[in-house]
Amino acid sequence: MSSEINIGLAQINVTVGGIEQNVDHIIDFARRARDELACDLMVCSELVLTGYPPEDLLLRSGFNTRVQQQLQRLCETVEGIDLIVGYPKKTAAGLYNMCALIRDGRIDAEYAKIKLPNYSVFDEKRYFEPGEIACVVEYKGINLGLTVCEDIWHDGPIEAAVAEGAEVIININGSPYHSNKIPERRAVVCARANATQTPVVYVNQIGGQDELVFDGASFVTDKNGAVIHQMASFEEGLSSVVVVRDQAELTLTGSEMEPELEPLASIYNALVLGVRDYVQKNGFSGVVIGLSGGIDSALTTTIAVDALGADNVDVIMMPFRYTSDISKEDAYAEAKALGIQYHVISIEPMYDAFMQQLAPVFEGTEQDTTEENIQARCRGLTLMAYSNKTGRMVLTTGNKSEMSVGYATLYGDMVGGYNAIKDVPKVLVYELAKYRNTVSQVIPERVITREPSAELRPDQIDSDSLPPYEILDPILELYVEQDCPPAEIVAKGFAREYVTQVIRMVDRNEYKRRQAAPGVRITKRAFGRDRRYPITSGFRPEVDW
Ligand SMILES: Nc1ncnc2c1ncn2[C@@H]1O[C@H](COP(=O)(O)OP(=O)(O)OC[C@H]2O[C@@H]([n+]3cccc(C(=O)O)c3)[C@H](O)[C@@H]2O)[C@@H](O)[C@H]1O
Ligand SMILES: Nc1ncnc2c1ncn2[C@@H]1O[C@H](COP(=O)(O)OP(=O)(O)OP(=O)(O)O)[C@@H](O)[C@H]1O
Ligand SMILES: NC(=O)CC[C@H](N)C(=O)O
Repeated sequence: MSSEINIGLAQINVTVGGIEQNVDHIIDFARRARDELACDLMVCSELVLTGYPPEDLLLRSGFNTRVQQQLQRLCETVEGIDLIVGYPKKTAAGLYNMCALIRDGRIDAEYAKIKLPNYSVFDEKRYFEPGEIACVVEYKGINLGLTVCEDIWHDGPIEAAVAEGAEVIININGSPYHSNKIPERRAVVCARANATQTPVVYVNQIGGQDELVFDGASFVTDKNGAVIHQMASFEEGLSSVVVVRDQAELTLTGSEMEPELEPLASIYNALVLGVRDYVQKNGFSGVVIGLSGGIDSALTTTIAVDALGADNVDVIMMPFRYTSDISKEDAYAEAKALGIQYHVISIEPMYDAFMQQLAPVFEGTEQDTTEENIQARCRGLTLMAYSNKTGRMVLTTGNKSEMSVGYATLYGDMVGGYNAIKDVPKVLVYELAKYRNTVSQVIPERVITREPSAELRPDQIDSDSLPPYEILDPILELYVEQDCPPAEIVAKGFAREYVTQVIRMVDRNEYKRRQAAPGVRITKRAFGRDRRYPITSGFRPEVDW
């Protein structure tokens, strides 16, 4: 006697908190899985009803009531196909992160996530109680072990399900992207499959949620850990895998094998998805960007156009007396190549008006960064005025190197609702710009080859104030992303004066980062929820050497 299940993998872009619309979306996918792919069962991602991570929405009692109502609606509405879904469930003992089988219109089996991640961007112990027992359910003659995301990253939960008789592990995920995450994740899941000699159906969320991007990339392994089915990254998808058991032998037949994206394409796509979902899920008609002729605003603009379409991106060049002709030419050339609305608004009269009004209080003082910051603030005010009038949100353009050392003006070029490149170090900004030009040539070559400059005073270049980016970026990676002690950074061959300068700047500028716009996370350690340092701090790491 043979048993067979046609399992659908639903890689759905849900909206955190949009429970009703998420359920509508699941219903829509379920109908397609039933009618187009003839699936018996469709597997969705972790907390698919609420979106991941719902954060403190979970603490509102009305939220959990709504989840239960919508779960009921989902059970009653879907016909002719069964589902595996994730949702939070409040009980007398606390809140649990659940994975359930909905069979024949009712909840047939429920599992509570055992391993709750509480590191990096994860904070699940703030909300959830850990589950304690495995859940294995027989489905059409084959035993399925239900598990949730972090469960598979540790010894214990998968082995427990297998010990209870699971023949296939179902693992539902809210696993966010960072560069190199896909191979890391695959290595963990494939090793677990191989160690337990049990195939894994891994389904991940897709879409942007504030700073996080979920890449999807759902897949299925056989019992040896070989990937036999691979879905695309950064897009919604529905596909199916057939599991057959003939006596003791289990065979899995996949239907899709998407190739892995190369690293720069993967990062670029993550940035595009992060911007698109932030802008669209927050209800903006589009964005506006200050386009300077420099590399940061150039890359931000291509990301915005790829995310939202040319009609939904406006740019403003705001020249001043220090703006070079090549900046004006290159900003115009890029806008033309992308086919976007291009405005020119001079900040000269605004700057003069400020200086005139400030003259009495500034009398007897020297020119310094005050005057530079007034230029950046005239631009910031102009962008915000345009945003208020048109409903287009400002995309701010500070890269990770600048955000690290505070090389940006508060309430000036730091204005904006979201930042596409906040977690992208400057050297990577250049690589991504070159990568984007291989897709189609839109960023003028000179923008990539010229020396970076803030153009806030005559002949200014970034390296007047900062170490060269080729030196700055690796020091920042060691200090910011790896918490490497200063002496170890020096031991790796970096000049002591650079290391001291960079560390002081990073530590001194926590206050700026705390006021900065959120942006897409693409590294293992981004600013924001991932790196929480006090603003007021007496600790000086560099005094240890
Ligand atoms: N701990 C703290 N908590 C709260 N506030 C604090 C603070 N420390 C200073 N402040 C405040 O912050 C002010 C200083 O910050 P801010 O006004 O931003 O100015 P500041 O950091 O002094 O200057 C901005 C720097 O960024 C450079 N820049 C500007 C624009 C664009 C670019 C670029 O290439 O992209 C570079 C510019 O050349 C200059 O070196 C102080 O006057 C003080 O009011
Ligand atoms: N002349 C300008 N016109 C329009 N926007 C500008 C102008 N100058 C600066 N900005 C805005 O302020 C941001 C900070 O720019 P700035 O030129 O000071 O530094 P940057 O880090 O070299 O950025 P970019 O590489 O984009 O020029 C720019 O990315 C842009 O959004
Ligand atoms: N939601 C989760 O449990 C995610 C944690 C997991 N280690 C991941 O990033 O894939």
